[in-house]
Amino acid sequence: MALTGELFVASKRVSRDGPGFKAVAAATGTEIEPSFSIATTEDVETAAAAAEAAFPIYSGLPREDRAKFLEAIADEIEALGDELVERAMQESGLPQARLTGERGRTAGQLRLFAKELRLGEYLRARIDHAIPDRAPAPKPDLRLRHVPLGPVTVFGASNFPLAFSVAGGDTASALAAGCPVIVKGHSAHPGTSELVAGAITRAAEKTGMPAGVFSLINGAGNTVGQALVTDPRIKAVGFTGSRGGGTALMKLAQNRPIPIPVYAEMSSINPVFLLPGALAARAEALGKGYIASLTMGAGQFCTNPGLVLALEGPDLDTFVTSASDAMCGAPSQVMLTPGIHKAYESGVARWASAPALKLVAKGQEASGPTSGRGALFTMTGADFIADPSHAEEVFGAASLLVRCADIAELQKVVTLLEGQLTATLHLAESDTELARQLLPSLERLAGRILANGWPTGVEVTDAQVHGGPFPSTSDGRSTSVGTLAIDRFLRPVAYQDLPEALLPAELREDSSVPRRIDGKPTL
Ligand SMILES: NC(=O)C1=CN([C@@H]2O[C@H](COP(=O)(O)OP(=O)(O)OC[C@H]3O[C@@H](n4cnc5c(N)ncnc54)[C@H](O)[C@@H]3O)[C@@H](O)[C@H]2O)C=CC1
Ligand SMILES: O=C(O)CCC(=O)C(=O)O
Repeated sequence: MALTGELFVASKRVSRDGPGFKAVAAATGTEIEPSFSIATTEDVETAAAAAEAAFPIYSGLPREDRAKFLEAIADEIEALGDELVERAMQESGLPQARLTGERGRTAGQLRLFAKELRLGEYLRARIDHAIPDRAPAPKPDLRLRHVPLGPVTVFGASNFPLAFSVAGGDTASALAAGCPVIVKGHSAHPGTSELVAGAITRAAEKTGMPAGVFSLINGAGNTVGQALVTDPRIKAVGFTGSRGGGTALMKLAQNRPIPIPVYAEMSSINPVFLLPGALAARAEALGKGYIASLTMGAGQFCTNPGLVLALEGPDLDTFVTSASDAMCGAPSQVMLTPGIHKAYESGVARWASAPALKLVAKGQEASGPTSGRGALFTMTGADFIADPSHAEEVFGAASLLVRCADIAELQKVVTLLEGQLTATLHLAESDTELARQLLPSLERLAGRILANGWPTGVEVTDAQVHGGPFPSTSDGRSTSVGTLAIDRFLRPVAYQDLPEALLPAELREDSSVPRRIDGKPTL
């Protein structure tokens, strides 16, 4: 399928004259064909108006129809075959196996949300029957369900061109909730975005969805994104990217005459705690596992282990030696964009010039102009406490090991950390008591707590939380991965004393969706 460089405005392909932009091959930094249209103000207006018009139709469809739409998107993405993976490889520099896996995850999460729709539990329906003869006052009939917010804008992420982009988790959960979606495509992978947008549009046609259910808008710079976030018809925003970008969008959304929620996933360094029993038992293996997780995908995961905390001692020395050896053997890897590569290099240079930090190992020499070379630094707990700013995310395969003098110092370091997506404990049975002491602080710190694993690679399931306190996300009460992600795009409505004929199907007496009725769950 030849790429055309067109936008998808209300499911229609649209081409714009005037200066466009081209994708840049991640490995070489050179431009690749074709040129992509930049959306005009009119395109944003058309997409927003169509999304607004589609909302009552789309949100009012039976859940089964929306489930079929999501499944059709998954089928159409798979039907794109190798072309999708090949274009994504060229644009992102990510390897084939990773992108093939990401395509599977993208299709899988669309199908998971289809299942969620059929189950209906996400509506959290509740019925409290009336008690007309209750004294001193009668009790009304009250019924509750969750309804979609309205049109949603999704910002595609650079680091997951499929699973967190045009048909990624934010789009899947918003469409499942009943919200039309306007995607602001990431300029790092416009060809990949066009292919996926074509798949969504075909799925919408085949399943009879209203045209405004989906648009893909591209723009160079921030103008198009800002226009979408401030458009009064947009009711929520999903974003994965930089802290600067996420907080700018949060401010814009808050300053609207009618503010809206922004669900932004931003920076996280994912502290890993090596407890003494685990270090004594397997320091060498832990060193290898750490570098494998850190360097995966050139370290361009928001879940990558950017900070390690452990107690001083010979076992920690063994760990550092093993990690350093593994790092020295780690090949450099192409990074997503020249800009992300440059930001990584300057982050590593900042750490290298900080007197409190010591560079203990570097990965192999860069093999190309945009290849990132891994880097491992250490510092003492005392120095970290004196200046916790070193914990700022360096996006890429660089990590900082903090060597703490004792448990009190380690616990002090924890209190100085910002909100995180994950916190990981490596522990042996002898560490149980220390782990128990740490757990309350970790619950305050992070959205996911792991034992004896590595944080990269987020399983898409019902019980997943990919979120966490600020700045890992803008709203730690939510997740962007797993079926609970649908909650971000819903709000509760209670119906008091409505006649049965006016009630939504899920709140009528005969509905089979799981509900809580008069205090008793029917699940
Ligand atoms: N923690 C994480 O998961 C990730 C972090 N990053 C960080 O972001 C840096 C840059 O990477 P990008 O992916 O390009 O992220 P970015 O935040 O610069 O851009 C993401 C998207 O948001 C838009 N955007 C950014 N600032 C905006 C503003 N003020 N107004 C309107 N729209 C705006 C961009 O046009 C783009 O579509 C990386 O070097 C890395 O530090 C990037 C990807 C994932
Ligand atoms: O580790 C993963 O699978 C997801 C990571 C992620 O959400 C990100 O890097 O933006």
